Amino acid sequence: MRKALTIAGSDSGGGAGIQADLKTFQELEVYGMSAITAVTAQNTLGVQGVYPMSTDAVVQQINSIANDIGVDALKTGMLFSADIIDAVSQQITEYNWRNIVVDPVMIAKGGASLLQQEAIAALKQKLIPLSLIITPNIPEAEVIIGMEIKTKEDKEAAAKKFIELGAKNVVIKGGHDADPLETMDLFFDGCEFAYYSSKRIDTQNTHGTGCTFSAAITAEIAKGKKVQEAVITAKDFIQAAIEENISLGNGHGPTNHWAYKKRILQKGLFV
Ligand SMILES: Nc1ncnc2c1ncn2[C@@H]1O[C@H](COP(=O)(O)OP(=O)(O)O)[C@@H](O)[C@H]1O
Ligand SMILES: Cc1ncc(COP(=O)(O)OP(=O)(O)O)c(N)n1
Repeated sequence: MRKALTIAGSDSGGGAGIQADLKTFQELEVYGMSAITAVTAQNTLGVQGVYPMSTDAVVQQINSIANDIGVDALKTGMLFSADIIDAVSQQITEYNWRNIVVDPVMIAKGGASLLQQEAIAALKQKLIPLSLIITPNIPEAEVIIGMEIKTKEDKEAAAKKFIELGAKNVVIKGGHDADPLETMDLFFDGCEFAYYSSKRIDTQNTHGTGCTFSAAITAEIAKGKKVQEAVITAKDFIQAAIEENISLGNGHGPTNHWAYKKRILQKGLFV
């Protein structure tokens, strides 16, 4: 069984964070493990509280996994502080892990900060250079690269800057694109650009889309897929999950992690 680790925050509402990651790992048939960086009190309306773990607690969780079970691929989500980013980057280097998916989570949908301002430098200097792929949304890419992203050309220029920062591949996600009809994710491997577009689903139930997308990439990489193929599967996974979104609570409901596998099983194609 292939094994995937998420180093991320807990979302009590179950739509984003480690809960979304572990559900995605399960649906894609990899064994899921977690190192929790922070506990959030959260629901479909927003984040009501953020309770960071100590850096020691994060380090120990990762050591426990590394020293016994092992990791085929890992993703990072909400890392909250520069200290946690420094420690996690050091462990990735010590354990010589290569299949690293960095989802540079900064702000939750309701506006709550999930990454301290002073941690952005550590993200750029320590973690991004270790990433096999980084998956920013447009606002995250704008903050990290320091430029406005409005056009296709802007997206391509920003993607090049991520490669200059040391990422081996990048996807700039299109959920925040202005286009009301489609979402366009840009993939760049340092050589060629590829666009993966899909019909934009008109729903407010998009809580956890970024987490789910990066977790699906991680699962596919853990199973041995090439990065670009993993991105293509992740795009199909998130599209199905948004199309069959779940109306829960009174705000932004979650996506449906069962949808992709259900469709594949219906076609008799799951591998
Ligand atoms: N309304 C939507 N319809 C279809 N796909 C979407 C929609 N919103 C986001 N996506 C897709 O979900 C994935 C996550 O994107 P995004 O929402 O930009 O990330 P984040 O949750 O980090 O802000 C991307 O593949 C994006 O294209
Ligand atoms: C604990 C936790 N981690 C990450 C996020 C952000 O998730 P994301 O997939 O970007 O979805 P939205 O917050 O935009 O719905 C989170 N909210 N909580």
